[in-house]
Amino acid sequence: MEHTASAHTVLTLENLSIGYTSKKGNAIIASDIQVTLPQGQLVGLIGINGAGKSTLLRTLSGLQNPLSGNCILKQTPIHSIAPEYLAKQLSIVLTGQAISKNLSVLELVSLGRQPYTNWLGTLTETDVHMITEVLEATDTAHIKNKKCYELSDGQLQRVLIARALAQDTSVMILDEPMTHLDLHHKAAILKLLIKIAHEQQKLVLFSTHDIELAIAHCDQLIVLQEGKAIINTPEQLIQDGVFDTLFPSDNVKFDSDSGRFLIG
Ligand SMILES: Nc1ncnc2c1ncn2[C@@H]1O[C@H](COP(=O)(O)OP(=O)(O)OP(=O)(O)O)[C@@H](O)[C@H]1O
Repeated sequence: MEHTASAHTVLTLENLSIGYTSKKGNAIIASDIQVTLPQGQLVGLIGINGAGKSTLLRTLSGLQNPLSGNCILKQTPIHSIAPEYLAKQLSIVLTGQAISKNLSVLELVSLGRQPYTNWLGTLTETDVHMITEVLEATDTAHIKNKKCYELSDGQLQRVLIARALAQDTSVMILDEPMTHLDLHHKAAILKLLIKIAHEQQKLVLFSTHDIELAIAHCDQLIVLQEGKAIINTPEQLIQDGVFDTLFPSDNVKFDSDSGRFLIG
């Protein structure tokens, strides 16, 4: 697999180390991360609990500083991009994201257009059209007048995805976007993310514990394991035996023929 940047590269992680700094020193969660991600792909991020998925997504969203190395968006290190410009390039759906739940769904999703509106937040026809589209795409149009505090976890999750879609960025980053969703909405959101990546040529990067779904539907997977990141197509990762060692084998075994994990 080629990891050098090409004309289609939108995100590059260069010698990246991620983790936390405290008075006791650096706690490195993963290091030597070398990844180039092209536009037009759905990329899944997988790894066991505590592997560092959220830490990586927060770092490459610019919300947390790398311990060393760089996250480069197009040509520019993310940590040096002004927030108002970054908001037009990269949207984020994080778990436990702070939002004002007193807003209605429509108001919250409209905020996704903020990077494009004037300082009064006046919506143009294009903005309104876009908001209508993303409400429909995420199956949230029928709850648009509800307050966010009235929503179920799954509804709120879809509303947050709608807001990120309304931002219309070339990179979309989502931390476990399907966690609270029932099977119907899980499939619908996955299909939507595939469509956004492939038809609109965006890079959609999401973390998930639904590894089987990720294997079946992602163009590439980043696997975080024992402080290192491996990136490749699902087929190649299966061939390389990466999933065989993802979980301790006494509980879970990977069946490479079916692409499924068996409990036993
Ligand atoms: N604010 C923090 N300060 C110090 N260490 C942290 C902090 N947040 C997370 N960690 C540690 O970083 C490691 C990676 O956590 P992270 O949340 O990134 O993992 P994850 O792969 O997203 O896990 P999960 O699948 O459980 O959501 C864990 O060991 C965690 O304890």
